[in-house]
Amino acid sequence: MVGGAVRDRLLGLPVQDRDWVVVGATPEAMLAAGYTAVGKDFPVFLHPKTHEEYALARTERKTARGYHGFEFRTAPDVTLEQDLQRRDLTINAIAEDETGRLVDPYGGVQDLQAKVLRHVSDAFVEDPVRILRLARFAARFVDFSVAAETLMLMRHMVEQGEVDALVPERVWQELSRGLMEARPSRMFEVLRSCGALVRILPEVDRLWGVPQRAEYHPEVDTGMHLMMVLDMSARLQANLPTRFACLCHDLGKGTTPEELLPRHLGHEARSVDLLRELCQRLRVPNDCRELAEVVAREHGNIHRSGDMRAAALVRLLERCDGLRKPSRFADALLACECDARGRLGLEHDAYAPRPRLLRVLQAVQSVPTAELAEAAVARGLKGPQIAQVIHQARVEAVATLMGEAQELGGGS
Ligand SMILES: Nc1ncnc2c1ncn2[C@@H]1O[C@H](COP(=O)(O)OP(=O)(O)OP(=O)(O)O)[C@@H](O)[C@H]1O
Repeated sequence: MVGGAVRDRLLGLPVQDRDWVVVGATPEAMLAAGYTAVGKDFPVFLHPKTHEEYALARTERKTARGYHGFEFRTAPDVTLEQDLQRRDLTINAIAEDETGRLVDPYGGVQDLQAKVLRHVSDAFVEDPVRILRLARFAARFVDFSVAAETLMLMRHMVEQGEVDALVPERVWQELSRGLMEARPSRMFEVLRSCGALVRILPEVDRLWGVPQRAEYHPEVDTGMHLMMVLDMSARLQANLPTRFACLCHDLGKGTTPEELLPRHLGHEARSVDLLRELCQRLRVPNDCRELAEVVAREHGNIHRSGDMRAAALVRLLERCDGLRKPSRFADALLACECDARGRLGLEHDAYAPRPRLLRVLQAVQSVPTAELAEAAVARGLKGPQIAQVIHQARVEAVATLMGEAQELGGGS
């Protein structure tokens, strides 16, 4: 048994997937023993009963940058030590045999005890995605530090342009997994400290050093605010689209013209443009992109919605497409809560717009649109007029909820 399962068991954590490495076998022998091959060229086989993954011990040889073209040399004479040497981190390069004896030639147990993320060998440079993996593990094992020599090696790899060669799918896979860890900010700290962030996400890297208005943002620096927002999203157990929306909500602050600082007039629209580019570049899934667009565009309005009258609230809901996508709207509100509470000293403040706008949504949902439309058709009204009747009924429902009915003429 090898990798995450051994590591997690030693850490006293629940073991998710067990991976096995097989020494001294050939693909033919595995097939003959009833295992099924996974993929075409990949030396991994599924156990006939448990369906766990058994990988033939392998060494890798790099043929192209960015991992599109590794050769796996698997031969019966490839040893367990050779296989472990090409794993990413020492804590992921511990194996355990059938009797429970640990095989740990690279000091993984010691690094687990010392809480250090350290590369196994010089082979680390063969696959630049290992930099992102390390950053992701830093976000999970929050009290682990990065070994100085590993950080140096990662800096060297970045300077050599290794990270630029990564294919977008692999970058997104690691980033998205890192966003879902306990403290996503640590992934970004590690990526910044080795210089990888500016290569992968220049629009995020740019936010450090950008001032904000101190009366709203005691943490002042935009990058620091962003990190607090992301960690708040983890604390509130937000899903991936919500965490991604948090990551992108203020991108436009990185391109605010100097003369406007520390205010960021118009940053919402600039954020939307930047995040679209980012999503295209990294092939970000649509659900993440769509929510991020709503949050980037509307977060200021949602924060200020406490001052809005019924008609403005309904328009806000319509712009967010909240009726057609109520759960996405709820996610947008959660992202806004993370934004509001991702500020120094305000972490424990209640965020009133979220429950209020959820009630607004409910009130609007309760409007019987089909019946209204039918009645309007019977009165001979046409398309835009029918839409106006429905809109008005929604405004009235919200006005009643907000106690504005009187001002609107008794809610009639
Ligand atoms: N790109 C890589 N370079 C080197 N070793 C890798 C790489 N990807 C995976 N590994 C090795 O394979 C093992 C299993 O990989 P996997 O992606 O399942 O992560 P894991 O360590 O099990 O953590 P997780 O809990 O996130 O699944 C790792 O522990 C590591 O030993």
